Amino acid sequence: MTRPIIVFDLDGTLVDTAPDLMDSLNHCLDVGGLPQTDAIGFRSYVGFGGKVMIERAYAAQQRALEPDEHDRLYSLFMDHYGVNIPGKSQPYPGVLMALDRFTQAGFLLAICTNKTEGFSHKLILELGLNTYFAAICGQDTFAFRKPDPRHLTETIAKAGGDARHAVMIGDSQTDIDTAKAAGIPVVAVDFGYTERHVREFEPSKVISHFDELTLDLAQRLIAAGQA
Ligand SMILES: O=C(O)COP(=O)(O)O
Ligand SMILES: [Mg+2]
Repeated sequence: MTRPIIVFDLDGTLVDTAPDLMDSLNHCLDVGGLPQTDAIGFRSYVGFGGKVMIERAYAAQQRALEPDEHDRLYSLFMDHYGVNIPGKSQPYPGVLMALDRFTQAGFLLAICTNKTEGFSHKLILELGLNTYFAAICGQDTFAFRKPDPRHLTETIAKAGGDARHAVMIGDSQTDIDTAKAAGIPVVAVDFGYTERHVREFEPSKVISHFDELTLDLAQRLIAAGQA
């Protein structure tokens, strides 16, 4: 029998990493002599990995980056963020129970994130969540990344799942666009990192707590996707 699969985004969905990502981004702004960002700015920079985040944070302060400077700042960011993992980052309320619920029901679980694969593994390991996931695929796992739907479909394949029996859970337009392009139902959490409310991107369902991610909801979305 095909095991259904739930694929989670990481930053802003499974784990609240904003305090640590912001610390590292602010370190990079500091180095360039720029003022620190706040939580609102951060939400408009995150979603496509650290390199894009730095570029956007600099651009927001009218500073274009030469490739060399951009590379140097990115490497500073990676060093600063990497040594600190897991830092202050915590799974969102209800995550552990949801992972247990779906594991016990026979679902496969996986992560599809635009964080690097190495940092994602480290974070999940440090938080004690590594045993739950059949695959953790980052921005550098394949030759493509979200919103390219192949990042999601290849994550599912790597986990041993089937895209026709899958649901994506995410916090951003990137996640919703990716899942839609792959023809996979998508549940959006409304507590993550997005400039505009996730409902505007028309996911299959919006939830405000992981307790709302029930077996019944996942099964219904998968069944509707197959209709
Ligand atoms: O780190 C980012 O920019 C985005 O990461 P995510 O895909 O896990 O949300
Ligand atoms: Mg996210």
